[in-house]
Amino acid sequence: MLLEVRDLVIDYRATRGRVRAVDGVSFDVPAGAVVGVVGESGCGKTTAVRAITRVMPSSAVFAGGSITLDGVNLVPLSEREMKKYLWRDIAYVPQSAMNALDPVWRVGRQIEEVLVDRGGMDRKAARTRAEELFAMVGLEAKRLGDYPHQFSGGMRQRASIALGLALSPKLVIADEPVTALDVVIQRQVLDTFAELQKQLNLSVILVTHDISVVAYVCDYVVVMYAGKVVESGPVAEVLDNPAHPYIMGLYNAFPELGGEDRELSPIEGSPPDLLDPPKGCRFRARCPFAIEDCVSDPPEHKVSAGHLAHCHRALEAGALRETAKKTATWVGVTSE
Ligand SMILES: Nc1ncnc2c1ncn2[C@@H]1O[C@H](COP(=O)(O)OP(=O)(O)OP(=O)(O)O)[C@@H](O)[C@H]1O
Repeated sequence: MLLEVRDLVIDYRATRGRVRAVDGVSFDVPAGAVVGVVGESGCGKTTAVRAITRVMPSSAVFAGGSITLDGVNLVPLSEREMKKYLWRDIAYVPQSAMNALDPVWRVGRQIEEVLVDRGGMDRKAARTRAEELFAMVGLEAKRLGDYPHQFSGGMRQRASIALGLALSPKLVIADEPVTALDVVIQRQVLDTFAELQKQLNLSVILVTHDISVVAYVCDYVVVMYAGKVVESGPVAEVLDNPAHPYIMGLYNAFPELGGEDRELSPIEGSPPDLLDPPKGCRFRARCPFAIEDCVSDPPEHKVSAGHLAHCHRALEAGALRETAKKTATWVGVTSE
């Protein structure tokens, strides 16, 4: 296993108190696999994956768990030791391409800086490598001389992927890589990304709120809700046979990328405030299938090999799925 995240707990010290943004999260990233981390905004996805890179705000605190890359637990490492892993072993492609690219520098120059400063290359080799990286992501070499604002959104995203791949990392963490783009461009960028992933045998963690992006490119999925993993496993298994109502609801809420039109319905309400999360199942206030038992912590249910779900009603999932397909099921549910 390339990466093993176990019982990870991350708090933020906020003025209102301590916010437990990641609360006992475990998942694996096999070598050469694409793992999607999916959930609505505020469920702790970004916090969980940034913990792997250690690029975190100073208010963030590791409150428990381990992050093991190739047998090394990264959590106890100092920031200096951790720097050795960034770019070379782990690359982070941030939420907005504008965050990855500095607006005042030419794009090519930014890629070359990483190659020279972090990769120890000379200028000439760095230039050649930057051209190679641009070709890999489908950009013309002459555009290396442009500033980020001269690029379209899709091109900027391609450039920030090129930057992430500069030093041939084993693990790429891409945070909402296509969210800001329109659907046609999303598909094009995802297609390029998926081709590169196969060609380079990259391991990828792809963070998204969009379950259709997971269906399109991921091998495994980790579904987060309010700081916890509610369901995880191989994509085909989890998306075809979800055992947690949250995934059943997410499926209704997003159109399929390139799929047929179908009636969509959002999950009403929003995730709970993590300063004071509800006891028991955190999804219960928005769940059409909530029962009295849901006020206690949901048990872990093994649906099939590698497919886990945390729901009191996981054994009835087949029947719940049928009801969940009717969009009316999701109307007027919110109880808090
Ligand atoms: N710097 C911070 N200080 C305090 N709380 C924070 C901070 N950053 C995030 N949080 C809180 O931690 C929780 C998880 O946020 P996080 O950004 O990890 O979620 P997310 O699922 O990635 O959402 P998004 O897609 O919007 O980034 C939220 O409740 C958020 O308000």
